[in-house]
Amino acid sequence: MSSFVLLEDGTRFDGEAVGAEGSVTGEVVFTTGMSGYQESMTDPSFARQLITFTTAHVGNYGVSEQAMESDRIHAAGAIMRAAVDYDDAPGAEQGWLSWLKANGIPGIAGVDTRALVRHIREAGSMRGGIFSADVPVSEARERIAAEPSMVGRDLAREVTIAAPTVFAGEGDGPRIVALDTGIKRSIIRNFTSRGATLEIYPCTTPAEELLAADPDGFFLVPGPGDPAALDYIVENIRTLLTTKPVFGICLGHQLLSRAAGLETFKLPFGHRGANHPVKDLRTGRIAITSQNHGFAVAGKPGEVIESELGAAQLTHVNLYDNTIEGIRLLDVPAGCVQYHPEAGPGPNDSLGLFDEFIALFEKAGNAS
Ligand SMILES: NC(=O)CC[C@H](N)C(=O)O
Repeated sequence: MSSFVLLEDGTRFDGEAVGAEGSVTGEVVFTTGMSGYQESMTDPSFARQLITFTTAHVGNYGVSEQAMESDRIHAAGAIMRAAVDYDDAPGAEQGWLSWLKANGIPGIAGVDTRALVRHIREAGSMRGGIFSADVPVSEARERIAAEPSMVGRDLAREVTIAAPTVFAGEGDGPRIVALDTGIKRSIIRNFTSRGATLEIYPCTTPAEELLAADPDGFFLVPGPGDPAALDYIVENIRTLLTTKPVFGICLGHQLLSRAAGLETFKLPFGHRGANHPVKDLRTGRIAITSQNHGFAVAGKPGEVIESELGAAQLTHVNLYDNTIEGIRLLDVPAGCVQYHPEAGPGPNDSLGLFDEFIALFEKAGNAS
């Protein structure tokens, strides 16, 4: 059956319906990773987004439980050049297209994804949809117009855990409290396998309750939506920062930066993929990193600013477009990175950051 992608500016791409039947709207974004399609689809940060895969062939190695980044698919749909349903790869438990279908997620294949990506690179990420061929274009336009813009959208509330949950470490490492704005399993694994215990709280939990848990440190995790819509979390972070070490990844980086008084803004088409070079300006070291974000922190790479939380240094820079990819607070033990050290999916260059976080939390624990 044929189907089509329509963007809010009227641009249309035709293809063939795969996965579940039906139509869906969201923000159309693209990712350049050559593998990790299942991790991306189940990453809560992709909520309400339609992922265009620039890699030419998706589904080659099927899907499996161990590649899940959460308990379900969060992306709204998949846009592909070619897609296969192989389930005979070692480790495959199901075919990619059967899995999309079983989970009610529409996809489209046979799309000229190069043209689509070039269009988004020029015109910016925008709302759009995947529609069955029988949906009139006028109706498709109306459905796209009804989709809220990503700017100003609080999606952390939609994906956060319902009640506090503990993931016990494989050892007696520090106790870390994480505010769940959209955590990934690879982050949980990286802490627990290093002996740390992670206690995850709903993102709406008041600061007093988080402080009452009395952990060795707080962790701010990734998540979907606009960081500027999450002032209730930013206020909590300001309170937490006066007490214990705080580290953050991606949305967590954006929220910690906002707590320090920095602004965030929407990037034209975001950074999504597995090969983004990031330089730590303190050491000159460059890591190839996994990325998945549409917003960024504003500021000059290397700059030290006076913030409400003391001095803050903008320590990391993305070498593709010079945007900020990490900050360190100089007067309190806190810092964050915009990229994904958990590497799910992506390169392992930055895994050592988890050792750094844990060492700091351990030090804080020993001091108290
Ligand atoms: N992976 C993330 O945490 C994404 C953060 C934020 N939603 C953005 O798009 O920039």
